[in-house]
Amino acid sequence: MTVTTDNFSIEAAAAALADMRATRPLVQNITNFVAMTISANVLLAVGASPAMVHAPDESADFAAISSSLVINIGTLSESWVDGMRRAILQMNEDGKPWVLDPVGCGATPYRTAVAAEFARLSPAIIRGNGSEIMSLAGASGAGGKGADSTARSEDAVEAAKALARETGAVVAITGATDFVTDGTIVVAIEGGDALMPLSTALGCALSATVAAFAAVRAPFEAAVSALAVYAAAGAVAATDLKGPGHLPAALCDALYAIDGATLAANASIRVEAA
Ligand SMILES: Nc1ncnc2c1ncn2[C@@H]1O[C@H](COP(=O)(O)OP(=O)(O)OP(=O)(O)O)[C@@H](O)[C@H]1O
Ligand SMILES: Cc1ncsc1CCO
Ligand SMILES: [Mg+2]
Repeated sequence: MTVTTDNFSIEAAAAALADMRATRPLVQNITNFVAMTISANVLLAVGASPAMVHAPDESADFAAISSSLVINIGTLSESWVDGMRRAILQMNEDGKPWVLDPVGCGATPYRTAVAAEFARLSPAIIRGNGSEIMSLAGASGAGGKGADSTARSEDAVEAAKALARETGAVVAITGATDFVTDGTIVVAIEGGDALMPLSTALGCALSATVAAFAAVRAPFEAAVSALAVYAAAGAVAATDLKGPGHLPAALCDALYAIDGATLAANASIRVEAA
């Protein structure tokens, strides 16, 4: 795909959503224990078909039948990393897209080393919070508070551009404003709600959603479309909630119901730099 600013609009995101739902892609998730159920529910609600398959003995075979893959290092251990590696290599051999969510990158040397190894294995898209992206880009001393970001997404844009250039991946940073870059163009997405970081693993479920869109669009447009859909659904879901407790369920309801008009009314996309 030739990247032009026409690819980044609410209309383009709505069309990507329709194509994704029509395809109902099989998305393989190798994700953390915290995120599994909400990720599967989010994928089902938005219109994809999730499967959580991580064992080293079957992860590559499952990758061979999946449309896309998300690798999330949230609760990693040696055998999980082995399963991840095998699935990644299969996707790369088959030329299919996979998304890296470098949860907690910077928190421990092991986590940072695994994230750095996977970032070098040609992910189509890397999606993380500000602290994770800064750490993965090699900013010294960067790293959040475990899985939570201590940085604003704005402050990670330059790191994201450098990471995109170094890895060839499209890099998405989430926060109050989301940003997506290929190292040259930067697209900002507004929407969501301040309650979202108070409900665990919504970022992880977003990375899974990005993988679903990557099954039907090139990486940059897939990331922007998925983030816009999620931003709009998050804003809708948070309306009338008393706190974060019911947010995951409300988010699934909003993702299930979202259409072009709701998307346009609750999220915006702007091209910041080209
Ligand atoms: N202050 C905020 N206002 C609006 N939306 C927000 C805010 N903070 C986060 N979000 C949204 O929440 C979603 C998850 O992003 P976040 O940056 O919290 O992920 P994360 O830190 O990786 O989460 P987790 O690791 O718990 O899965 C994104 O859609 C993002 O736009
Ligand atoms: C809380 C938490 N700890 C490890 S993974 C995870 C889910 C959010 O990333
Ligand atoms: Mg996260």
